[in-house]
Amino acid sequence: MNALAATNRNFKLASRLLGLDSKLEKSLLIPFREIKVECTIPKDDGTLASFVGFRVQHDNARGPMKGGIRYHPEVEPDEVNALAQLMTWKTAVANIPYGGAKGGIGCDPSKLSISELERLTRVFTQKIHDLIGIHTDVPAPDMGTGPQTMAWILDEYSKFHGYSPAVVTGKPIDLGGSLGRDAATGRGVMFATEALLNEHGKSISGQRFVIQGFGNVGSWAAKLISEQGGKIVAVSDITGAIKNKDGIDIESLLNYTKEHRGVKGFDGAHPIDANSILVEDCDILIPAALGGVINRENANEIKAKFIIEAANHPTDPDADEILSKKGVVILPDIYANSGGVTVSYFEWVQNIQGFMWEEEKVNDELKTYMNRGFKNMKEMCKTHSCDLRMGAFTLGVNRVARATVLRGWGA
Ligand SMILES: NC(=O)C1=CN([C@@H]2O[C@H](COP(=O)(O)OP(=O)(O)OC[C@H]3O[C@@H](n4cnc5c(N)ncnc54)[C@H](OP(=O)(O)O)[C@@H]3O)[C@@H](O)[C@H]2O)C=CC1
Ligand SMILES: O=C(O)CCC(=O)C(=O)O
Repeated sequence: MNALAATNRNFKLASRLLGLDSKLEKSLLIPFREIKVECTIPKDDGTLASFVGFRVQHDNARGPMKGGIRYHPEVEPDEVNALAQLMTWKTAVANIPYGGAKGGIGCDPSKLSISELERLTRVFTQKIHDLIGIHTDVPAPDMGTGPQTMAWILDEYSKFHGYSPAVVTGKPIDLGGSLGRDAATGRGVMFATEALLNEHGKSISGQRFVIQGFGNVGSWAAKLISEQGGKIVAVSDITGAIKNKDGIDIESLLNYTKEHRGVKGFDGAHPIDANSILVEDCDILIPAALGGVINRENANEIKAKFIIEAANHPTDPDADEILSKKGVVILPDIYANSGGVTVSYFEWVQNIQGFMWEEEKVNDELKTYMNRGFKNMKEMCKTHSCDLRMGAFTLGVNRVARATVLRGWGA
């Protein structure tokens, strides 16, 4: 099932549990605006290269639309739509005053030079600058983008609208980025894992983790979980997968990946088949890369008892069903990875106030938001006798539905 069909299906299940009116359901499902733009740049060798960029603005009932921009060869309209919709429910689960959006460019950033990436980002920004803004739509990083990408968007946007640091989050600290944003999604994953394990009478210490993806989210989650005594027994990225059943030394691996392109070749672990990473023996599996990786092909082989969805929509509905029958507990993406957008919200607030918070305050506030989100999600599970995914979806959808009805349709 593709990402959009899977997301729509989860939304409709939640809508039925909430007893939403079918017309309201339809209005919540249709995106506010879908943008598709052509981005042509001169490459360093003088030839031209054309790319397609997308921004889907899903819903703004609760506030400005918010969500990352992804640079990846597999970026396509249905997936961007699904990711934008997930942002609407995610910001509502976190109870931050935003709606949802997502963007992306179909490109392989590893095959573009830094100056080509800059030109591509500036051309994309030129095409969408009238449709984003501090109180309309606030982009942030996602796969294949980072603080430098946000700095270029900010600079290009500011040429048209004046200097506006709050137009993007996940910026470099020197341009008004928030302390703690870089680590925030991984830190939120750690807090979410802690909350779930506590409920099961366990703690992170001594649990064996497998992590797919060692980029921003996966590497921070690995570092923070290992600092809490969790044992990271296997990790993977695009270069390959590695395993050490006694636990990988994450600080050494971080130093290694800074020098080399990825985890491949790290001598504190042995290489394993990258295709088997998700079915490796462990207590807790953290997918932190692409969507749809846990599906009907591999769900039966998964050994983990808990799955923490650091990536967006890593588990498709077929796998959800299989894993639920096996008794595997899944902490859903729209709660588990909400730490990133929560600290993006703190960054936006700091920019608007013109006041910078200490990192300790950012991390403490994040913990409060993650614990409150967990409690609210569990309350919905109890009210609707449902699993955690439906607990999160009913929580998010209900908040957006209430805001939509309160605002009315302006006929
Ligand atoms: N950044 C954020 O704040 C947030 C991100 N997310 C989600 O988390 C996930 C990861 O994002 P982020 O960490 O920012 O992205 P990054 O680009 O920083 O990292 C992605 C990681 O996934 C790896 N990867 C890519 N393809 C594969 C593959 N086929 N098998 C194994 N690993 C692979 C990459 O390897 P390599 O580097 O070698 O290419 C890299 O290690 C995405 O689903 C994103 O939507 C969710 C909430 C917030
Ligand atoms: O930080 C943000 O605004 C959005 C992060 C994001 O894209 C996500 O949560 O999937």
